[in-house]
Amino acid sequence: MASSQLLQRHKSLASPARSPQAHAALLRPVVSRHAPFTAATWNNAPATRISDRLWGRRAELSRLVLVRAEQLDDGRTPGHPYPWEEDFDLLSDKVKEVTDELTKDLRGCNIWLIGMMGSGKSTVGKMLSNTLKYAFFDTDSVIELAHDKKPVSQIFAEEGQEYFRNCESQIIKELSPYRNLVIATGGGAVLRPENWGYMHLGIVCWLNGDVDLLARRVVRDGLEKRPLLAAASAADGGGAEGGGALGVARDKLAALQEQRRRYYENADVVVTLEGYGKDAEAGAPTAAVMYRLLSAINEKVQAKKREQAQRMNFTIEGAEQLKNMRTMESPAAAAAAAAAAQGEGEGPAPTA
Ligand SMILES: Nc1ncnc2c1ncn2[C@@H]1O[C@H](COP(=O)(O)OP(=O)(O)O)[C@@H](O)[C@H]1O
Ligand SMILES: O=C(O)C1=C[C@@H](OP(=O)(O)O)[C@@H](O)[C@H](O)C1
Repeated sequence: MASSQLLQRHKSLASPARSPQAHAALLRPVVSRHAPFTAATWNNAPATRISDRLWGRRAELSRLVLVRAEQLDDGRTPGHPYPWEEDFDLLSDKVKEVTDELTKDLRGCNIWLIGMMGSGKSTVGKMLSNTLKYAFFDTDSVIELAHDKKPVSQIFAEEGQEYFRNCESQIIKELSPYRNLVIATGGGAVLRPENWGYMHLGIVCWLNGDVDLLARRVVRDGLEKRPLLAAASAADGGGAEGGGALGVARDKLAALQEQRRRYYENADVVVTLEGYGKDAEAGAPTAAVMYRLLSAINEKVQAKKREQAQRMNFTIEGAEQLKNMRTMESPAAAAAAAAAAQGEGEGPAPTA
């Protein structure tokens, strides 16, 4: 039923002048406390006489219909570039479809996630690894585990950034020969060229987000977890000057992103974190980001497959003659064999 018809029905229901009988005729479906009220409930339910008790609940029922009508009318964002992201069932179907195609051709190739702090590398990486049935590694967590679970911020404070970057490079190097891995790197892993040599053995994916979005996320997480931001915040007196913690985080992230953009741009795949409609502020939901990632990786893999097929599609000049070729002994070998045979027939050589 079209939303406008639903809305029309709602308006009729809400009319106080109607008798219980007339009202019952209008209210076709049984509205159950247990079953969720959906358009299918409305369309498929058998005609049922509404009891007087339900008549007393008409205001509540009318509200239910109105809520549904509003969802249909306003729930979808006009001009949404990825409209399936607003329909969970459709999104799940699309995830399954692309995963099936991708897993056939990915052949265990590692997926490296790069991007600024707060871009969701760890969060989306875990989901991606579950979907692809890959193992998941987060380089920050591996470093922490290797240091008796000392947080990254403490390692930065006690050992310095250079030491941390050495640990990061070591882990990237050690993980790269394995297969079937999703690896979330730290935001600064892109800075060292040697890391790229290892990451490019797999597919490198950049989660590209706007600094305002990233700042909101890292502030919500607590700046103390990210030493580069905590240092900027401390230098600013904890965000006392200017726009508070959010302003400090935003400025620092903007400066870092500016420096790092040329490195991030080396990624094989770029996925935007932009959200639309109700997600404009929070960014695309994790399931949507994961689908964007899967489909971008799949596009890359399928393009590579086509390129390889194209390269195999060559003809060998004179290939027809190959079919009629046969092997022949060389004349010299034939003569040697004949001489040997003759020698054998003459019996043993006389002894002196
Ligand atoms: N798509 C998303 N929508 C909303 N919040 C997200 C999304 N992705 C990540 N987050 C949240 O943002 C914060 C940073 O995510 P995280 O995965 O730790 O980023 P990174 O590993 O890139 O630093 C976390 O609090 C996480 O829950
Ligand atoms: O951008 C960076 O230089 C850093 C990002 C952090 O990882 P996340 O990107 O997972 O926050 C962590 O590696 C360290 O604090 C340094």
